[in-house]
Amino acid sequence: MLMKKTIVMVGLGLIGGSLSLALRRDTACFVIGYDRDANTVRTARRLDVIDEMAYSLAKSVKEADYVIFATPVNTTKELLVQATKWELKDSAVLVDTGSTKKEIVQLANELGLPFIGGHPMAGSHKSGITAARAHLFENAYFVLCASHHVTDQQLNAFQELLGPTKAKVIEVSAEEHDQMTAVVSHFPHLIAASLVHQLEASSSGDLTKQLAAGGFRDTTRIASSNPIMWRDITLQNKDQLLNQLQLWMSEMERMHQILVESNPETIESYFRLAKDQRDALPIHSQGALYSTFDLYIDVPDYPGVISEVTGLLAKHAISILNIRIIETREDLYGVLVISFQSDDDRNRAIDCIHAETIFETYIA
Ligand SMILES: NC(=O)c1ccc[n+]([C@@H]2O[C@H](COP(=O)([O-])OP(=O)(O)OC[C@H]3O[C@@H](n4cnc5c(N)ncnc54)[C@H](O)[C@@H]3O)[C@@H](O)[C@H]2O)c1
Ligand SMILES: O=C(O)C(=O)C[C@]1(C(=O)O)C=C[C@@H](O)C=C1
Repeated sequence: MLMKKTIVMVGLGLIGGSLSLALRRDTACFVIGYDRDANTVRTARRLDVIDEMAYSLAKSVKEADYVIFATPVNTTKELLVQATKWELKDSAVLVDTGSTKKEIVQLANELGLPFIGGHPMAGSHKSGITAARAHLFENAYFVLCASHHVTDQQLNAFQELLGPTKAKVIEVSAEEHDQMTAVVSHFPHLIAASLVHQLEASSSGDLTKQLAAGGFRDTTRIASSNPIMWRDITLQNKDQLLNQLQLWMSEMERMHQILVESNPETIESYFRLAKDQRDALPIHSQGALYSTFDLYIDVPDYPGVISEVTGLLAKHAISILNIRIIETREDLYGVLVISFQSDDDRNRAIDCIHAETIFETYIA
């Protein structure tokens, strides 16, 4: 019989909660949850995110096969120092989920800990246990960075453990990781936050903010993320961020020139090249290029039709991310677009809509 693996999850927010839910899809995992906020631990148990609550971290880790830190990255460094005093099993492995890797892996090396740096490239601007979802990591990259004190066998075993997350596991060095994430995740966050500050500085009244529609909202969504998490990321990846900022200032200088020259062809080609390059980026279901799973439903235009569809999905416990109508003309069919977080949810929605209504569905 397969031995159950005991996992102590430290930090039960968006990532710790989601990882616990995902790993517990595999019945061979038993998750003991710990958070510095006792209410969060109770909520995690009540929502069945964890199997058991940890009252004392130092005691719970004695039983652990894996201790996973899903805490802000500077807190993770403090916890690694504490971990040197823990009584761990000989075979126990420590892992983290932090957005930066270089300083954390370096510290684990210095402390001689059996550590694997981990970073699921999926997330959200939401934080906390109530935002946790089992399918958060599906199809997303899960980056691993080995430390000096783990064996290939331990690395492979952890990759296997991640199976139920349905993430794509890749291994890179901690330095490469921080360089790449600075470009596609950390620096964009600085830009999003700075655009929000620029709006504040440029708008004299509420009307400008009212006009902030799709474009502004899309480009600044991530500015709503947890400031403590981003404070720590910025501090740990400062050097790479300074490089990116330098490049950004040169790019803005180029943009300034283009505007001053006002040559329509140059302006068009600047945007065309950006469009072509953006359109050619690989699309993942999660991560830096977050895309949802949309389902189009032709519905007749009568009152209550939307609640009929959403009620049906609720009855089958299928969560929806977003809902919108893209076309409504009187006496004609409207098109209801419902976004789901996974392909699985969308397929279940198609099945129940077809079984219980006469509405046509299609995927664009
Ligand atoms: N949010 C994202 O999109 C995302 C994606 C990938 C990785 N990450 C990384 O994952 C980690 C967790 O991020 P999150 O989004 O889940 O944050 P979160 O704010 O949702 O959760 C963090 C949790 O850690 C707890 N915590 C803080 N200090 C603690 C301590 N000393 N001991 C125990 N618990 C403590 C908090 O109470 C909170 O419940 C961070 O390192 C972050 O960089 C975040
Ligand atoms: O989608 C979002 O809200 C995110 O910010 C997720 C995102 C990212 O930049 O892609 C943010 C930080 C994490 O380390 C990993 C993922």
